[in-house]
Amino acid sequence: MRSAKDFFTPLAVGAPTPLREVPARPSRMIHFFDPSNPKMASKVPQLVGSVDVLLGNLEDAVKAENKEAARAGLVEIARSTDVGEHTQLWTRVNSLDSPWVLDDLTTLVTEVGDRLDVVMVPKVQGPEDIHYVDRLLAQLEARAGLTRPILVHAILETARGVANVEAIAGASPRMQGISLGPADLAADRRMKTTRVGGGHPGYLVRQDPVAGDISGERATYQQDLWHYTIARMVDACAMHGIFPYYGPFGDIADVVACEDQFRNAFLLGCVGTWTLHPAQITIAKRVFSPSAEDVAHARRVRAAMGDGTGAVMLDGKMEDDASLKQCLVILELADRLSANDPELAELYASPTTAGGEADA
Ligand SMILES: CC(C)(COP(=O)(O)OP(=O)(O)OC[C@H]1O[C@@H](n2cnc3c(N)ncnc32)[C@H](O)[C@@H]1OP(=O)(O)O)[C@@H](O)C(=O)NCCC(=O)NCCSC(=O)C[C@H](O)C(=O)O
Ligand SMILES: [Mg+2]
Repeated sequence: MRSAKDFFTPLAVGAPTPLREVPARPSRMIHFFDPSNPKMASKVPQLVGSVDVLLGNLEDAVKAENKEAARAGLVEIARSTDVGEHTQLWTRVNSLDSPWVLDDLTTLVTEVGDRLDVVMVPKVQGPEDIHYVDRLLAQLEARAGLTRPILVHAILETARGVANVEAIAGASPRMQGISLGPADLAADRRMKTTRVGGGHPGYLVRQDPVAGDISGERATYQQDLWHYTIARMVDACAMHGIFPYYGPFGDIADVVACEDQFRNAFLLGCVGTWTLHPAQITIAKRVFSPSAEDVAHARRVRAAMGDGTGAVMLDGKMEDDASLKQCLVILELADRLSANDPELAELYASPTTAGGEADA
């Protein structure tokens, strides 16, 4: 373990100084594309500005014979696309035990490191994986003469990774966040599912027998397979001041269940999700931006709470310091999102939303 005093010292001579705070830039949707797929790659310029994060995926879902084309394609896209102020460019590199990752990191940092915000690392097992990437990135940044550190995002997709999630979250000042990787995690845990994220109709609880009749009609309630892991991930991220994300929802056609899964993650504390298809972008934007009603309510609570101490009644409910703090989370997010998005700024400033403060 590094001494606390050394934690913010660059890991290579000439590498940029590590950040003390992870920038809280909007990242409601991390939009995946395969840079070796010409049709998908051609969509990148039109996605700029409509997604918070564009992620050039080099790992799973890119065929083995296309790995080098994907890497080269991402270099080309990074060089030729101005992603502007409001969209970030990330990549997901191949796993640390693969034959491709060393070239992924070396090529990308050397060629387009100044354009990359975050490197997503799959199948992270423990803090030792982050330490390896941390040192290598520092060496490559120094060689490339970068002045801004590239941040690291881990995917939680092994049982060992979940067991080590707190140590992973705190492994380096480069840690930006963690996503759930439900498909690989399910396989690693030997779960008996065959899907990419989402629920399963067999994972349920059943109502008790009515009047002892076990053959009678009984309601069943589907449960969330991912609740435990997302909750652990959210706590680990909050503890270390980094950001948690839901991951992929593979049933592209089922936009309703996708929205439910995203919303569960949002309510539990996640700041965003992956989008695998253009159809999921508007869902992520809707879910991970607070509603006008929530913003209006949060403003009313803030106004009613005055100096923030004591307790008040609002609409028949008790509000105090703790509910005010939750409302401030919503308001801070609304302010951050509206700074980039005039439509949201207008929505949150509309008479019903803004007028809430006066009603308190
Ligand atoms: C899922 C897909 C394979 C579907 O592709 P396709 O069959 O081409 O869909 P459509 O015909 O509906 O597409 C309509 C048009 O949109 C373009 N398109 C599709 N996807 C994207 C995209 N992600 N970005 C930009 N543009 C996209 C198509 O080219 C069509 O264009 P046109 O014909 O000109 O109208 C495909 O969406 C896809 O491959 N998505 C990405 C999948 C991916 O990245 N998977 C990896 C992440 S999930 C994972 O790794 C699991 C995780 O790690 C875990 O363990 O849980
Ligand atoms: Mg995976």
